Amino acid sequence: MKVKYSIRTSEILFERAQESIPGGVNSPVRAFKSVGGTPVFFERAEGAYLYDVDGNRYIDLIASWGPMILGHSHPTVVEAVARQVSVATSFGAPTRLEIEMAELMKEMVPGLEMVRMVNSGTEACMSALRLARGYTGKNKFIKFNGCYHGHADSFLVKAGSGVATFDIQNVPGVTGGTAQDTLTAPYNDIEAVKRLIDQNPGDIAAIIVEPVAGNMGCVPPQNDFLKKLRTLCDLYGIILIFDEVMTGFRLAPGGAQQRLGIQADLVTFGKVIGGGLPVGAFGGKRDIMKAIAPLGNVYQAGTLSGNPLAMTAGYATLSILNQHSEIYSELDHKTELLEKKLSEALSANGWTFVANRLGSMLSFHFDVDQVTNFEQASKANLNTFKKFFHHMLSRGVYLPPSAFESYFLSNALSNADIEYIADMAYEFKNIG
Ligand SMILES: Cc1ncc(COP(=O)(O)O)c(C=O)c1O
Ligand SMILES: N[C@H](C=O)CCC(=O)O
Repeated sequence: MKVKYSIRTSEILFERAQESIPGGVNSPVRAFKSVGGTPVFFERAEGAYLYDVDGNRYIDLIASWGPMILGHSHPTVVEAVARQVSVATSFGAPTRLEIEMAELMKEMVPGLEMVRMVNSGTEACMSALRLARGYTGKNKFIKFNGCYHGHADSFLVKAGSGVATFDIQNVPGVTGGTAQDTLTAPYNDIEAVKRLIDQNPGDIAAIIVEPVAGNMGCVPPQNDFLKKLRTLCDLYGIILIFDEVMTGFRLAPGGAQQRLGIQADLVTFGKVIGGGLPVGAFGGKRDIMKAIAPLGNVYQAGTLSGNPLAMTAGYATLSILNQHSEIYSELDHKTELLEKKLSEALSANGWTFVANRLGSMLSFHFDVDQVTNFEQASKANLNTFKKFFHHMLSRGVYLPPSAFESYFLSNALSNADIEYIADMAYEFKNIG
């Protein structure tokens, strides 16, 4: 007899969590607030699967928002971390591991001449922006609507991810003084960028962009958008920052820069470089990076930066990716297959949608014709998204609990998993 899907223990834990943790979660999107229902509480993960506290198994299509590209509990990563735990967990002083990590990143990423390790993607982007401002002596920067660069004050203007999910127009606590230096343009709209540059002559330190946006669903760049940004930056002495927190080491060994053939001045990283532990990094041209303290006066620091455990997990993960670059074509192939199978299932049931994909980043927006920017993404049918999310969840498929997020595949996903996901999507009927 088929056992009914139950998340009773998650429900009990969620009640309890809300007493001590705001919203019961340590990062807002996890709370399922925009899709409704109770967030699932997990206790174990292996390969492509997550196991919740009620014993339900899910095929994971988030991979911890990107980091677990090799799948959960990869034996090489687990073994390396276990070994390091017994040696030392933190020194707050330099280690050989940090050099090895920096050298490996430089080997993999085109144009990366120097790199500084931090603890999260937020820190990486915040520090890269400060560096761009310190180096150029200018204050303003351009970001794109629906892009998310972490939760530092300057970036929370027209941001994607949770800010878009909860439709927060103005984040309380971000002062007008700070927000006025954040200029925004629609993604993929080079004319809007030119206008901002014209309106703020000599004032723009940086343009920061997700080279493939993943925080409004997945939105790839179009019409040479990145190449044109590069040209404008060169013309006006603006630092081009690629936020590769999602795309770094995911779209290619050298990230979006390598895959799309455009080089930024500064690049930020997170997610995959930590192999599941909290890590971020920023780096780029030596000349710019030399402005960072202690070489220069652009101050940036961290008690746990370059932490030995995090470096070990990251190094083990990057080494595997570096030595087995076939992983990237396998991942692409799996994601393409998933896109095809899900699209067939949804179309067969009369749903209309846009599937956007680049490499192993994928998303579906319902009831829109195209999604090339946030303005279009925000017109998608969120109600259908919610129903699809819960339909799949109750059948053991864990999708991002927000329409403004991307799916991330891990290479542990099998063809049988993809078939199962498609079968479950076929059961998602459009009954008007
Ligand atoms: C593109 C991008 N930049 C920056 C961040 C911030 O990273 P973190 O959550 O590690 O602070 C994220 C995700 O959260 C992201 O997707
Ligand atoms: N979009 C965010 C990162 O990729 C989602 C993760 C989070 O902020 O909790």
